[in-house]
Formats: sequence, C-alpha cells, structure tokens
Amino acid sequence: MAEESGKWVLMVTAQTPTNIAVIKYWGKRDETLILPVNDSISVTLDPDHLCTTTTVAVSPSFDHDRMWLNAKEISLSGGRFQNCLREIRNRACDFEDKEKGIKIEKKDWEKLHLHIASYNNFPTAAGLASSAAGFACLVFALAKLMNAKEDQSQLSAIARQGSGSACRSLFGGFVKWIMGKDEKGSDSLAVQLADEEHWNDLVIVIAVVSSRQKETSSTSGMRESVETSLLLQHRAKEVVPKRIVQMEEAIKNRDFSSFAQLTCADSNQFHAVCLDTSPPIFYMNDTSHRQFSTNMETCFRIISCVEKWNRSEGSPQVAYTFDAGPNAVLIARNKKVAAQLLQRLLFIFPPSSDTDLNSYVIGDKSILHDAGIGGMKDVEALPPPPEINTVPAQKYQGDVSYFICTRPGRGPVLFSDESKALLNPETGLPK
Ligand SMILES: Nc1ncnc2c1ncn2[C@@H]1O[C@H](COP(=O)(O)OP(=O)(O)OP(=O)(O)O)[C@@H](O)[C@H]1O
Ligand SMILES: C[C@@](O)(CCOP(=O)(O)OP(=O)(O)O)CC(=O)O
Repeated sequence: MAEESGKWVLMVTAQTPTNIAVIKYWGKRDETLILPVNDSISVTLDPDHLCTTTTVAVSPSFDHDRMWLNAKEISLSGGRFQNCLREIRNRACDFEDKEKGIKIEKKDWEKLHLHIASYNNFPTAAGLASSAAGFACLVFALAKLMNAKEDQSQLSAIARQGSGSACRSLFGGFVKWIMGKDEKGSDSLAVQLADEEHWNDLVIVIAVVSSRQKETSSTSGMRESVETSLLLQHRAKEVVPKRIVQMEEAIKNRDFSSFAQLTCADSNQFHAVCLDTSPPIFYMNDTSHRQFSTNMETCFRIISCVEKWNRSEGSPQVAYTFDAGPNAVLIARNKKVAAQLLQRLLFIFPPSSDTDLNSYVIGDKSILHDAGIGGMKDVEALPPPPEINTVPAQKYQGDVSYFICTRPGRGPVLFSDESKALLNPETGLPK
C-alpha cells in the first residue's frame, strides 16, 4: 500500500437498472449458491426511471465493512452480502493511481475495508426488483473498484449469489439467465439476447398498486413452492424449456403477438404455482387486510382490461406481467398503443382528488402528452374504453397509487462525475 496510507479514499459510483422477467425464475435447486430450476428471460427497464445508484469506497482508514441503504445503515453480515463480497475480493487485481499516490496490491484487498452507500429511486422490497438492481450494482461497482478483469457474464454469476434475478440486471435490453448444469454454479449466468435498441418500439407502463413490503419474500415463497408444488416441477421440466425457445424467437423477430402471449401465460402460470403452494401464496395482494380485496380486485381489473382490449383488436396490443407483488407491468407494442393504454387506465383508475396528475403519472411524460392528457379536466373527459360493455362503465378512483411510464433500457454504467457519489470523498461517510 502507498506510504501515506491513512490519507486516501478511493471511490467508484455506478448506476444499475432493474429488470422484469417475462419468463419467470421461480424455484432454486441450490439455496446458497442460488441456482434456479429453470432458465428465465427478462427485459431491462430504463434506469432513467427505475434504478439503483451505489458508491463503493475503500480506504486504509476504514476499520470495518459498512453499508448504508437509502441513507440508513444496514448490516452486511447476511450470507448473501458476504458471498458477493468474498467472490469479488477473490477476483481483485493490483491497482495504482500514481497521481493520488495510491497503490493497492492484489493481496492488500483482503485487509482493506469497504464503505458502501446505495440508493433505490423506487420502493425497496415491494416487488419492483430492488434486490435485482441492488446486488447487480453492488457487484458491478466493486468489480470496477477492485480492478477485477471479469466480463459482465462472469460478474452476473456473482450478482446471482446476492439475489437470483440480479444476474439479469448486468445487461441492458433482453437478457437470459441460463440455469446451467455445474454443481458449483460456474455456468449459471446471464447473457444478453438483444440490446435495448433492438426493439425500441416497446413502451412499459407499471401500475404501482402497492409499494408496501410484501408478506412472503420471493426467497421463502419459492422455497415453499419447490417443497410443495407439483405444478412447479411440471413447469420447470416441461413448460419453461419450450417457452424459452419461443420467447427467444419472438424477441429476435420482434414478434409482439407471440411475445405478449408468452409473457401473460408465464406470469399467470407463476401465480398459479404460488396458489399451488401449500399453504397457498397470494402475491396479487397486500400485507394489510383492509387493502386485501381492493388490491386483488385491482390486479384482476387490469388483467381483464388488457384481455378484453386484446381480444377486441384481434391480436395482442399489450402484455401484462406481475412479480411477487400486486404491481402490474404492462408492455405496449408501441407508443401509440401505450397512449391508448394510459387513456384506458386513467379512465378506470383516476387519481384521488388530492393527487396531482404530475405525481400520478411519472417517468416518461411524453406518453401522457401523446394520450392528449394535460390536466385533470382531460382525465375527466376520457371516454370509456369501447370494448367495455357495462353501462355505465365503472371507475375505481384511488385504487392505483401511481403509474410509471418507461421502456427497455441500458445496462450498468459508471459515473465519473464525483457529484453523483453518495459518499463524501474526504471521509468516506454518506454525504
Ligand atoms: N440498493 C441495494 N443494494 C443492495 N441490496 C439491496 C438494495 N436494495 C435492496 N437490496 C436488498 O434486497 C432486499 C429486498 O429484496 P426483496 O426480494 O425482498 O424485494 P424486491 O427485490 O424489491 O422485490 P422482488 O424481488 O420480489 O421483485 C433488501 O432487504 C436488501 O437486502
Ligand atoms: C417473481 C420473480 O421476481 C422472482 C425473483 O426472485 P428473487 O431474485 O428476488 O429471489 P432470490 O433469488 O431468492 O433473491 C421472478 C423473476 O424475477 O424472474
């Protein structure tokens, strides 16, 4: 290490996207290494709207590893954090910055402690894949800090040990997590199927029905499904392998009909597996009982709205998918369809009277503009969707918390601009 070893703090800041699975990962064959029972495929979401930013720092003046998540100090003692830290430290290489007088040899990384600060710009642990963006960002940033030479796929195999779905957040666009065969997990990693430009017509609207923490975590939910659901075994062995081939083909050919049909069917089967679990798991609800029926009904209303519209058009316009929570991720075939979708959603789920439209529809505001909606007057004037045949068409004001308009997005990036760092460059403590 450099002579004036107490003086310096070396930092790296990175930003990493979340992802939404269109062929779901549900079930592990190895709990510690996080090896799945089937391949999965996801779409990376635009980090401009949903992302994690993480700063990692190292300094001889730090006396133990520390982490702050969303400005609160959290423990790093959990096995998943420890596994990621150990794997990255094993791959650390020599580093030198002559200007700053910093020299770290491979063997020094073992002894040096880390400070980590991370911020999710969306709700944590609410079924919006915070663990995916979070662990991907941690591993990506640490790999850069420690000068590791691994490529993105090799890094994905480390992020996987933090949270399975995290391995898919190491790439932008369309990503496949190959389940692999190796007992040690060396071949269970993510690969990019196509980048974010490949199918840039797609628009994604997320209906945030609840941002509360869920009752059954994905980790324990899938463990219970592996132990008790026969449908899960059938799904992993017979259904998913065929769907993976079809989904890869649909993505390659930008075949929206096939993409939508597979996405909806796979989401529905994942929730069917949850219901087939003993005791059954209902993810389309909320931890609070008062909200239970409302959230459940909201999910079914969204599914029914999309199903009816798709049927009336004769071919799918929108795909829906739900992870381990009640939030609907809706993928529209293009911007025009997305504007029509938003009109339908705002007709059925107008904001409560005390909610401002600007905070009710966030993310890419151009979709609101394309839908011809500039204010509450335009929302009130929306006609009922023509395919709805109940007269008068029902409205469910306040049943959705807010909508996020986004699109397929890029993979992790590094920030060279120090103003983006979450740690103070002098002290290594949160800013
Ligand atoms: N930015 C982050 N950096 C590191 N770890 C994070 C970060 N954000 C979340 N996590 C970890 O992920 C956990 C939350 O994961 P969990 O699977 O419960 O929720 P989720 O990922 O938001 O939802 P889901 O995976 O069902 O979509 C947190 O308790 C924390 O351990
Ligand atoms: C429903 C899912 O979102 C499940 C995600 O599970 P996690 O990756 O959060 O689980 P662990 O590996 O135990 O951390 C489907 C998916 O993302 O493929």
